[in-house]
Order: sequence, then structure tokens, then C-alpha cells
Amino acid sequence: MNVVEMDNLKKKLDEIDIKLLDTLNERAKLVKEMIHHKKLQGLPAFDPVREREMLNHIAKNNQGPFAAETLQHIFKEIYKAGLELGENDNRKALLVSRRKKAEDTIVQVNKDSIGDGKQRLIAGPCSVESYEQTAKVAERLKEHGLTLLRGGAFKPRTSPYDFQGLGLDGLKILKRIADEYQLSVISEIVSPNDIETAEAYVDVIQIGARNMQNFELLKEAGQSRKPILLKRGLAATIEEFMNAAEYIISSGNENIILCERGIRTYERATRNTLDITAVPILKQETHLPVFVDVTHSTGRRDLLQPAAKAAMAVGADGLMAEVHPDPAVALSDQAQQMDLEQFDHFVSILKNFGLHTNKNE
Ligand SMILES: O=C(O)C(=O)C[C@]1(C(=O)O)C=C[C@@H](O)C=C1
Repeated sequence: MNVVEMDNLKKKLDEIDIKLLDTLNERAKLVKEMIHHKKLQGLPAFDPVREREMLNHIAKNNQGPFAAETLQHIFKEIYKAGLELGENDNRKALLVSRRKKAEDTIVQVNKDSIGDGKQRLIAGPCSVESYEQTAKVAERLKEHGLTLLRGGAFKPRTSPYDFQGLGLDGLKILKRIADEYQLSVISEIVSPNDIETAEAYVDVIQIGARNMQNFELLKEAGQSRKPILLKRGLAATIEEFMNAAEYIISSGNENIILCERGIRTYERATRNTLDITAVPILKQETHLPVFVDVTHSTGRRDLLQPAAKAAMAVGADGLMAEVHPDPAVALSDQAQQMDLEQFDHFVSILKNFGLHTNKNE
């Protein structure tokens, strides 16, 4: 075969490819329509009996040179791709998705516009243990020009014998400190019954990793007037995380901050594995601000700074980190909280990296 003949053959193949392409897309449109109607009627999209009949039909009509099994394999992939088209459409249509709302959601927390492009830090002790302990941290935040204080009052602990938090008294301490130091406070709520009470004391309600799929809590948070910081579950996929946020938004509350906090993997060098690419994925797929909790994702003080830099580099809207005046005597998370000096160092390094504070406004 000479070069010209070869070129002609290539041209024919190109033409056939375009025909196949058009046919596949034409087919996909019909499948989408079919799946849409199946869903409206409450029927499952996947129909194995019908697929078996269709594959038999392909084999019966095959005149070669392809073997029937080869063609059946190709057609099975086509059916599968059609089903995935239906699934993707479903996900893209979520209220938290960019498809529904292209522009970034900005969550207003007093004077802070979370998600406005400035990278902020939420810091504070793991647990509120006393007024004095939390006030010491608040004072340091204030000195640095930081405005967002975290502190746990209701503590979901792995062991029922570990410190469970001060509960309502803890929230009262946070409120007092917020007023005295003009800070916004963030605290975790674990029961739907406490959401309304919490509104009087905190500026942002946190839903923790262990409760990411506590659907009753998510629905109640959706009815709250307060912004919600939703942490990713320890073994949750990004899709499950987005669906958890969807529970909140579909119940009426659009003020959601997503927080990646590491996922459980086989790796034991860190407490959890920081899924750093979750940040740009969530930024692309949703319109919500995304934070990274560097304390829980690493569980190691020596890794807080590199993890924070990585989070800022991939476009996180902010960070969360734990700091305690005397971590050695802390009632929770002794190994991972920074002391005040370490915190000073952490903040000054990150300020050079672009961290926003009132002092560099
Ligand atoms: O024929 C149907 O019932 C369809 O929904 C279409 C279709 C297909 O791609 O052909 C899609 C999914 C089903 O599992 C079987 C067939």
C-alpha cells in the first residue's frame, strides 16, 4: 500500500470515528431521557434483564470480524457510561454545586467575609476547660489580629470515660470571651436539640467529623440562622461530604463552610491522612468556602506548619488549628495542640505566607 492509499484509509477511518461519535452521543441523549423518566417513575436506572437482552441481540446480529464477546464487552461499557451520565447529572444538580450557583458563597461571620479570597485562621483550644484557660488563648488571638476563636463545649470522644466537655457552661464561657475580646466563636454541637440553644452563644455552629452523616442534626442545622462549619467524616468520600452539606442547604441554610480534616487510611505516621486535593476539588465542584483543619488531619505539632502552607497553596479559604496555654495538662488532644509560643511562631510564619489578620489589613 502506497502513502496515498494509506492516507485515504486514514481519512475513511476518521470519518467513521466521527459517525461513531455522533451516534454514541445521539444514543446518550436518548439514554438520559430514558433515565430521567425512569427516575420520575421511581424506577431504577440500571436494568440488567434488559441489558442481557440487548447483549444477546448484539451477538445475534454480529457479522464479524469482531467476536461477539468483544462487542458485548464494548456495548456493556457503553451502557455503563450512559448510567454514569445519569449519576453525574444528579450530582451536578446539587444545590451546593457550581452548576446551581457559579459564584462563590461568602459566609458572613460578624465582620469576617469567609470565602472572599482572604485566607483566615480559626484557632483555639480543643476543649473549653475554664474561663481562664480559654481567655489566655483569646488574648493571644487578639494580639495577632485574629478574630475567629474555636473551643469545644460538647466533646464527642472515642472513649465514654474521656472528658466530655463543659456543655452549656462551656458555651457561656465562649460567649463571655467573645464579648470581652470582640471575637467570633465557633463550637461544635452534637445534638439537634442543642442547635437552638447554641444560637444564643456562638457565631458559627460546627458539625464534627463523627456527625457528618447525622442527618437529623444536619437538617436542624439547615434551619438555623447561624453559619455552619461542616467537617468531613473520617471515612467519607468527597461525594458523601457534598451530600452532607446538601442536607443543610436543602433545609434552608446556605451559610456553610466545608472543612477537610483528614481521612482514615492505612497510614499511621499521622493521626489521619490530609486529603489535600479535596480542597481544589471542593472549590471546583461547590461554591462553598473550604477550610483545612491541620491539627486533626496530622495529629502532630511538627506537621502543622507544612500542612497549613500546603492548604494555603492549594487555595483553602482558611485553616483551623488548636492552641492551648499548657497542652501537657489539656483535658483532650495533648499531643497535637500548640502552646502559646509555638502558636506565635506558627502565625508569624503563615503571615509571611499570606495569612490574613486584622493587622495586615
Ligand atoms: O433501555 C433502557 O431501559 C435504558 O434505560 C437504556 C439503557 C441503555 O443504555 O441502553 C440504560 C441502562 C439500562 O441498564 C439498560 C439500558
